[in-house]
Amino acid sequence: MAVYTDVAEGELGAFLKHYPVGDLLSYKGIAEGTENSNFLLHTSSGSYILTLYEKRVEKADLPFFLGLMGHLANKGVSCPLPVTAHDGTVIGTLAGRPAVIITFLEGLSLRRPAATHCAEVGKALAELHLAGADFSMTRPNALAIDGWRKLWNAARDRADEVEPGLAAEVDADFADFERSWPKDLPQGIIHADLFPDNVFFLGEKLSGLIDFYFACDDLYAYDVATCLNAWCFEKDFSFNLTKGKAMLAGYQSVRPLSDQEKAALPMLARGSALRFMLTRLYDWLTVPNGGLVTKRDPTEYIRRMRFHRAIRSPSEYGLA
Ligand SMILES: Nc1ncnc2c1ncn2[C@@H]1O[C@H](COP(=O)(O)OP(=O)(O)O)[C@@H](O)[C@H]1O
Ligand SMILES: N[C@@H](CCOP(=O)(O)O)C(=O)O
Repeated sequence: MAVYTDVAEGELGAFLKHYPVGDLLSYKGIAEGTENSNFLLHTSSGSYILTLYEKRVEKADLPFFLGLMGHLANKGVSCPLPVTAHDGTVIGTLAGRPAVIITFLEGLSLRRPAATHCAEVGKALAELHLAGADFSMTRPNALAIDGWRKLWNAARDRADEVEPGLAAEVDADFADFERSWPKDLPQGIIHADLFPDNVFFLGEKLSGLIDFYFACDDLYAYDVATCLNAWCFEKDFSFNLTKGKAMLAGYQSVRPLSDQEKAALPMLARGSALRFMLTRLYDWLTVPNGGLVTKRDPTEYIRRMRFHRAIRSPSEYGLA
């Protein structure tokens, strides 16, 4: 569960008076999520999500994230819309944190996605890439190699507590990434965290995308690699080729990958696995146990890093 900051009913009621959302009927902390504190609000005009921004979100980046949601929604991507206050602002302050109200999206995230869902996600990811192409704001990826390095510097000394030998393994990976990370591939706005918990389905149909708080400018194929990691591995850490094929076919039905992007997939998937391993490892070692936060297991992504290191051809992901 991710509720880092508690909100008292009185202060929430007063906060909501600034927004055209009606009167507060009830609210509760949301169990899912990792990064921010989220609350489900029921008001006399409907349901909303209240987000209080926490550890990894810089307040200066909020106009980018919120502007992006508005831009994508205008282009037909189903995603939440920030609610504008009576004074024309979108970002308020509640319980000492930057706070925003966004519209509620109907749908359920999937615990066990099938290949058909992976195809839908691939297609939606490519649509997001095309829809973001004319967004006017930019944001460099704070979790690109330099950002990974900062996390690693903070966690390296205790890494072997989590997995013996991890420090040496990741040091060697960094040397590879710093030497050979692809640079000249198509890039633009990416979601950067399109995991199953951030995609809603109604029945078999994808109904919406949420959680744009890692979105940034980076390689489109890196976003594809992140989705392969997040959607196409089974609980036993085996890669499901049928899901990989479905995801890549779905993506390419909207935006075909170039030969250079295809060739870079193993390196990008390895880097993406390292990125998620590192945020998980950092949190594993620094966020206190208990309370209202469920920490994610870094070892799941160590397994993926090893899988990608052994890949010899991008066809092993299901590319024709
Ligand atoms: N717009 C929305 N509509 C419906 N539910 C939402 C919406 N935004 C967030 N949620 C719910 O809140 C949870 C946490 O949101 P998320 O943005 O993933 O948080 P975090 O950034 O902390 O990971 C989601 O898993 C979902 O259950
Ligand atoms: N997807 C990341 C954690 C970020 O959490 P989210 O709830 O914002 O998706 C991971 O799995 O490590």
